[in-house]
Amino acid sequence: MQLEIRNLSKTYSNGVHALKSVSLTIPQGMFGLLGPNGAGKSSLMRTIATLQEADSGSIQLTGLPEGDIDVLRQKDAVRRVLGYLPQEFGVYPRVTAETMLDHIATLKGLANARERKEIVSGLLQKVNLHQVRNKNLGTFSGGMKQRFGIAQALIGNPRLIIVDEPTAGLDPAERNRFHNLLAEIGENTIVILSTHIVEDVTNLCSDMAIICLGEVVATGNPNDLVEDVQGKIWKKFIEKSELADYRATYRVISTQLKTGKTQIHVYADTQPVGFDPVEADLEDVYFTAITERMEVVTV
Ligand SMILES: Nc1ncnc2c1ncn2[C@@H]1O[C@H](COP(=O)(O)OP(=O)(O)OP(=O)(O)O)[C@@H](O)[C@H]1O
Repeated sequence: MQLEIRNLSKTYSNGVHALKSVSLTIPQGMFGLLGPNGAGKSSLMRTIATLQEADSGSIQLTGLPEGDIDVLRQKDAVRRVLGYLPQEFGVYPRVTAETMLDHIATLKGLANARERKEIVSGLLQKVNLHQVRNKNLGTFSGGMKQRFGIAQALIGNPRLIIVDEPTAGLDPAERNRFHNLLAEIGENTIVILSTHIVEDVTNLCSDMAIICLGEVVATGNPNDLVEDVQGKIWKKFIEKSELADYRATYRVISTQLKTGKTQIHVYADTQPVGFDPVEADLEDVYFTAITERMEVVTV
């Protein structure tokens, strides 16, 4: 099973060209879609989730036992195999977790009450909310709400799961829990994790793409992408006032404050004088890719 996105484009009525001929092949497993704010991630996720139209291009979900699905045309067929956790997941504050989940399961077509009760109970256990199932959703923390969001996305054993920026605003412990939960989702599933947090992708994803200003700027296995920049990233501590000069001379990909001093990473084929080598990581890949398209201010 895989999702094949070909030449997908979208321009909003205000003229913003949010997706520019995006082509991606997304295999089974956890796929990370990484990009800065405004890159077009949500536009792409909403299009795959059948919530908005594209102007041109195609999306095919292939290799399903019941046959291929043309995502842009067969919306009902997509919805039957889709689990979606949107960026802004609104909950009814005065409804309990159990009642809400039961209600969503009914909407998703689970008509048998006893079967539904079992599924809801199983899901609440899976996301570790069973003990608080009778509490109103309005009393839940951000992390609990996100775990509830995953529970509702898992109703009906979806084959395609989309989670849009799920860990923004979560504390490290809740993020960890959320990661573990995502990692447990079945192997016969495509999970697309859209995020601007590089570490989420490092921890979880076997394949990924970086998008920036509506275009795919890198795609592949995270380790391979790191290998591609290995030996080309260099670091140096500088005075903050020198930053503009360094930017003029070198390809500065990121700047970081370390114990009050400014450290820059630059991309160069050979070691620039006065710089030390860096063991590159996915963050270096990310900044190398997006600084080709836009200036990134990190200090
Ligand atoms: N409904 C809309 N009408 C007009 N412009 C929009 C609409 N939705 C998104 N945009 C614009 O399209 C571009 C891509 O936005 P999108 O939300 O897809 O990016 P994103 O990568 O998900 O960003 P973020 O992380 O900030 O949510 C942005 O410039 C955004 O302002």
